[in-house]
Amino acid sequence: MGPQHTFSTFPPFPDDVVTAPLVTLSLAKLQSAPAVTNPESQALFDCAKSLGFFYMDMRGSPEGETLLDGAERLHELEKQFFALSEEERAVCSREKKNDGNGYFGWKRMGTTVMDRNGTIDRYENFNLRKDDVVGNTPPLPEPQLINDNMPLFNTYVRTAHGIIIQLLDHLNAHLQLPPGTLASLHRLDHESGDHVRFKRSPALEPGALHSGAHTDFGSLTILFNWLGGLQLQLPSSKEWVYVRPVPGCAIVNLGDALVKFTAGLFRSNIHRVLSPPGEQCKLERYSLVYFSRPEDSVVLKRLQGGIIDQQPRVPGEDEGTNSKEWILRRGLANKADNWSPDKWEKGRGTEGDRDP
Ligand SMILES: O=C(O)CCC(=O)C(=O)O
Ligand SMILES: [Fe+2]
Repeated sequence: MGPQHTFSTFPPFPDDVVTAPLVTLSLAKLQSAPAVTNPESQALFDCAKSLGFFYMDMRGSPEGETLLDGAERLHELEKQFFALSEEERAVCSREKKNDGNGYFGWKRMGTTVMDRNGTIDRYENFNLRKDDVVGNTPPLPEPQLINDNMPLFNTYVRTAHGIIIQLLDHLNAHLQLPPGTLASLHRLDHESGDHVRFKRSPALEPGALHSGAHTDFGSLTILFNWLGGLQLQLPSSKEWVYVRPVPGCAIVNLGDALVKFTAGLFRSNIHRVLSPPGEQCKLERYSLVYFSRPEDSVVLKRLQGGIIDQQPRVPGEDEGTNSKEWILRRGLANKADNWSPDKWEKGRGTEGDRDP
């Protein structure tokens, strides 16, 4: 069976909805030649500066095939995870971790707000931190199902992280930064907010908002989803368009940290999730995400050197927030308890006046 064979088991993504014009980059091609002589690498750099979202075809690359295989297995596992009893999921509930101030573990549906009006979310998720998986930190309590599958998580985390470092190295070269600058801020064996996310929404009415408009906080995100519903907002027209899931490909996007490191040269685009379009609407929707973030102590500000030095100054760019503080600020500001519009504004990312 080919990569992501389970696609064929779902009703097709409809042909009559407007979709995002995402470029497809091939991981195998990126791996085939150094950045400067590699057209695929130039295309990656162009995507980073323009839309900040692209498809990454994983087929034909050993690491890519490993990731696809892991994604299918984790897709099955996430269904099992969300089918666990409330009591079993509660072992890792976010309220129990760090006195409720943690960002890892299980988040129940309806516990965060999605917009400045205080609209309640319609998804649950489970965040498993990279540091627990690779052994940098004493693991947080997890249900047996999760612990039993640590070898699978381990392969997935190491593979996703490895691919991300390769992408960062390409971007590093085009930014003309000293070799290894971006990679040195994302070391596997140093604590960071990197995590694997399981995400589930029940079948809801057509057009229902599942998760609100946001940018990702970190560096690069590798997303797999099997049903449509993800939308991004086109920078020029502000139109919301669907991202069609494509077998064999991940959806990769840039987060706020790369915007800050490059003083706004790169883009972290706003996206949201609605009910899947067409017939797919009748199904529960799952997604699987790997979020990479700079190491916890890294200050999110412009890097010195290369072509970043030519970037104009952006208001507020020198606030000196480190990666861990940034994640907690953004990740916890939308909790539904004690929520206020003021807290919401403080939790905003690089959206600024792009926010709808
Ligand atoms: O569910 C999806 O397809 C997108 C999820 C997402 O954007 C996120 O978790 O940050
Ligand atoms: Fe996202």
